[in-house]
Amino acid sequence: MATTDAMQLPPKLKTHKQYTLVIPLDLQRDRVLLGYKLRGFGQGKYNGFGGKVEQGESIVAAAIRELHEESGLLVREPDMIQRGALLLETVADNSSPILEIHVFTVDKWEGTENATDEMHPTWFSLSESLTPTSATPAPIPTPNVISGSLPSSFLSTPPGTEAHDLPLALPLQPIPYHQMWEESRVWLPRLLQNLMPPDLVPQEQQEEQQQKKKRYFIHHVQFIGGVDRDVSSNGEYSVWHGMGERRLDWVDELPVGEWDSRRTFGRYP
Ligand SMILES: Nc1ncnc2c1[nH]c(=O)n2[C@H]1C[C@H](O)[C@@H](COP(=O)(O)OP(=O)(O)OP(=O)(O)O)O1
Repeated sequence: MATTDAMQLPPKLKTHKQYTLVIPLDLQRDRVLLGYKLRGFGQGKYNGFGGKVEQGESIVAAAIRELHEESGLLVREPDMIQRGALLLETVADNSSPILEIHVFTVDKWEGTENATDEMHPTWFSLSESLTPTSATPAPIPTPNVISGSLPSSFLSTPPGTEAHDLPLALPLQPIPYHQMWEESRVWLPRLLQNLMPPDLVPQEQQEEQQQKKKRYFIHHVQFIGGVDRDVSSNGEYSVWHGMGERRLDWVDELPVGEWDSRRTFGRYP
């Protein structure tokens, strides 16, 4: 559906539930940090770090808190850079709220990434992740990582070599988009492309990159339920799965905290 068609949509009378999602970027070392969810909602997926905005909490404060709880990284508020928002709507029922997920990147923090019993932080190559591929699956962290030892899937250790003898500068894998929430493979590569110098962006994406000089993205997805049509296997059923209509737009102003049941999607700035 073209963006102009999206603007004709009728008002949505659904409530919004606010979430945050933070993606740490280490531009100097060309890497991006994601967490592998070891338990709870989203278990078995890689994602940025985030969660629900609690009552009375600002979106940015929630983003800082969740990032710290899940990764150990501590970021000061001025160093949080909002990049956009996801609006995830299930059309499987009329009562579920729209998930309004505020996406930030950070490139300055204190502390180092730590595994918790909920999330296992893992670095991926930034420049190798500008297009979603269904490349080799990323290793699945197991709880033994939490106690400090690397699982064998992380390193192939030459015979006679202990894991701790190996240099740490192993080539990083591309982001495993097919081990993330379905909508990530739409917005995340586009966001990363937007942050890269143009000469590093693949030729076929350069024209699109030129068009989106605007500051924020808004990605609206209507989930139809069932298995994502882009995934041929390993799909799992949830009302939040199965991407239907989706739109991604770049805007100069993000109506942070202003969306509620009275706003229409047709009023995207
Ligand atoms: N498609 C989809 N559905 C649900 N959540 C997400 C997506 N895509 C996403 O990127 N996300 C994000 C949004 C949040 O960052 C997390 C979900 O947060 P959740 O674990 O429910 O919130 P917490 O506050 O951490 O919950 P508790 O575990 O503490 O109850 O995924």
